Amino acid sequence: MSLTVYRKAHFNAAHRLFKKEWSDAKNLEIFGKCSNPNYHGHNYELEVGITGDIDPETGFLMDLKILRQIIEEEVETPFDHKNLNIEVPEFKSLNPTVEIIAVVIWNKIRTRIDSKYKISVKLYETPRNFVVYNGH
Ligand SMILES: Nc1nc2c(c(=O)[nH]1)N=C([C@H](O)[C@H](O)COP(=O)(O)OP(=O)(O)OP(=O)(O)O)CN2
Ligand SMILES: [Zn+2]
Repeated sequence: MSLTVYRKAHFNAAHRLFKKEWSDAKNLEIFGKCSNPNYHGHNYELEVGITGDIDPETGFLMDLKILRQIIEEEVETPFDHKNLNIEVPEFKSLNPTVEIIAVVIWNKIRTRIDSKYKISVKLYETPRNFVVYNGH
């Protein structure tokens, strides 16, 4: 019997949508106010889903305490109250759109979860803007 368990988390972070090979004018044209050179912030809301089978012995798919700890170590500690462009190494070379942040989070969590499970990441950048990434 396959099903999915979820853990929610959140972090606050500053960012700027920006491509360094473009001029400020082109960045402004494409990314609008999100390219403000002085940065701006979001309250990101994250949902991580783990899909697999129930262990008949424990009744757990996986222990949600362990998932909570992985999210804390891989996402909350490195991203919360940070400037993503400046302080988070992954975004020195990647534009921190909500799509790309979700892919980065998925890749970080993938390395910590047994390959027998599927992973999904839902990331809200604002209450109305969000993305879902399942690894393909
Ligand atoms: N495909 C994407 N489009 C946009 C992204 C993104 O990451 N991927 N990001 C932004 C901005 O960073 C930000 O998310 C938009 O902020 P804002 O306009 O304030 O947010 P809302 O649309 O939710 O606000 P409204 O009140 O609904 O206008 C832009 N685009
Ligand atoms: Zn933004």
